[in-house]
Amino acid sequence: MARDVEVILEARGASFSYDYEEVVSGIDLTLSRPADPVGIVGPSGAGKTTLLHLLLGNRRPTTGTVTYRGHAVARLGRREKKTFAGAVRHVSQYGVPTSDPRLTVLKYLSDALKVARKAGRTHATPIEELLAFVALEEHVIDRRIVTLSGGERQRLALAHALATRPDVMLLDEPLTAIDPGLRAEVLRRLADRAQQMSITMLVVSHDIEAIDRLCPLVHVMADGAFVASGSLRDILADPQHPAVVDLAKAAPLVAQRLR
Ligand SMILES: Nc1ncnc2c1ncn2[C@@H]1O[C@H](COP(=O)(O)OP(=O)(O)OP(=O)(O)O)[C@@H](O)[C@H]1O
Repeated sequence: MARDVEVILEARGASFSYDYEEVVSGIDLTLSRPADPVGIVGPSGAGKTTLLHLLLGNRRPTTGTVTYRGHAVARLGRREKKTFAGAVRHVSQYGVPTSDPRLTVLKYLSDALKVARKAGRTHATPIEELLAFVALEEHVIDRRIVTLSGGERQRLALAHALATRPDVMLLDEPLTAIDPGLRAEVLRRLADRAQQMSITMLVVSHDIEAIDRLCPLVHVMADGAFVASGSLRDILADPQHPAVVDLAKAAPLVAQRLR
């Protein structure tokens, strides 16, 4: 039987200005569940991170709306905010907290599983399995987080987000600190697991190769707006916007393969 598709997060005509300069312009974006991963690519300064801040409610749209299950994200009450924080997880390139030098991987992930269980987001994924999904070896379990490398911390952040079993994961350049070969593998494992758990991923990245492998739907963002949307193959086959032309130049091998 087909499963119902729920709309989780939605931007409608969402715009945002810093000091009167519009950096996000009229974005329409729907993140439903279940759904395939959605990718956003675009040049530096295009507004990708600012858009994520709007989706997370860290910024309020200057015009337009961002809603979580139909409610304006920027106006959620205290209790709703707690639910929202469990349902919509943000993972940035900066990874995990390092302010507590004694915090171990085990404690960090066990706490996440506890929080998920308390919030009714139950699942029985052992910590060893969570680590395996992000290609971290089991022996890191007793390590203190501060002793992990940058790439290991980034992968731990992804494992932590998985542990909380959100509805949506917003990933902003989640794996910049690991080499491209492993990056594609980690994202693939993560995407498989996310699909099994019915977690929808929005991935912002400059890594066209990874986005291509992962996301059937990609938005190219430039000057605050989506200037092309569709499969990367279709977008690159008919570059209408200079940002798409630049994209094809920046990733010639991907462009060639998709042609
Ligand atoms: N706090 C801020 N105050 C003023 N301007 C800002 C602020 N944060 C970002 N901007 C500007 O908004 C624009 C969009 O920035 P944003 O970080 O969203 O782009 P991006 O597409 O994520 O870039 P990158 O790929 O380099 O991370 C840029 O011109 C940036 O300089």
